[in-house]
Amino acid sequence: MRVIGTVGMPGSGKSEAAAVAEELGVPVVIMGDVIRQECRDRGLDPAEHHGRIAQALREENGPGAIAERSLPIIRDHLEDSDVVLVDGIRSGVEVEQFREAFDGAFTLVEVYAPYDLRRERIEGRGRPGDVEGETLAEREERERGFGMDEAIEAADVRVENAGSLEEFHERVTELLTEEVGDPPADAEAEVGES
Ligand SMILES: Nc1ncnc2c1ncn2[C@@H]1O[C@H](COP(=O)(O)OP(=O)(O)OP(=O)(O)O)[C@@H](O)[C@H]1O
Repeated sequence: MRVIGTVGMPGSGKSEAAAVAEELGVPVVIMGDVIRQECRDRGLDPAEHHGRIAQALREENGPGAIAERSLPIIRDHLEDSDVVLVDGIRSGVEVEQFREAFDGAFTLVEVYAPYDLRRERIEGRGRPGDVEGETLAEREERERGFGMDEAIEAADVRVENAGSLEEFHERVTELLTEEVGDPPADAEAEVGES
C-alpha cells in the first residue's frame, strides 16, 4: 500500500502528475473535489463558492477539515489499488494528517519548476480563471498563506519539472510504479552476521 501526495507551487506540474497516474490506472483523489462536493451538499454552485466553502470548512472543522474528508475516499480506493495519488495538499497540517493516517506508506512529492517557466506554462494552459484578475505572484502569496511553504518543506522526494513533458512523465511513472516493499524477512539476520 502506498499513498503518494503531490505538492508544489502553481503551474509546477501537479495536474500533469495526476494525468500520468490516471494513464497508469492509479486512482487520483483531488482534494478540491471534496470542496466541490461540500458546495453541492450545501446547495451552492462550486464554480462560484469554492474559495468561500474551503475557508468555511477549515473554520468550522479545523485546518485539517479537507484532508480529513478525503481520508475515507483514499481508503476506499486502497481496497482495489496498491497505490493512490492525492493532489491538492496545501499545508503542513494536512501533511501531518496523511502521515498519521497512513504511517510509513505516505510519501510526499514536491514538483518544482522556476517561476518564469511556471508563468509561461500557466499562460499557455488556458484554464478558466488563470488569466483574469490574480497574477501568479498574488496566487502564490495566497497559497503560502494556507501553509504551502510548510507542506513543501515536508516533502520526502523532490521532482524537478524544468525539461520536456516526456521527461517529467517518465520520472512520475517511475515514482508511481517503483516497488517499495518491506525489507526482506532475513534483513536483520544478515546485519547480525556481518
Ligand atoms: N515539462 C513540461 N513541459 C511543457 N509543459 C508543461 C510541463 N509540465 C507542465 N506543463 C504544462 O504547464 C501547465 C501547468 O502545469 P499543471 O497544470 O500540471 O500545474 P499544476 O501544478 O497542476 O498547477 P496548479 O497548482 O495551478 O493547479 C499545464 O498546461 C501543463 O500541461
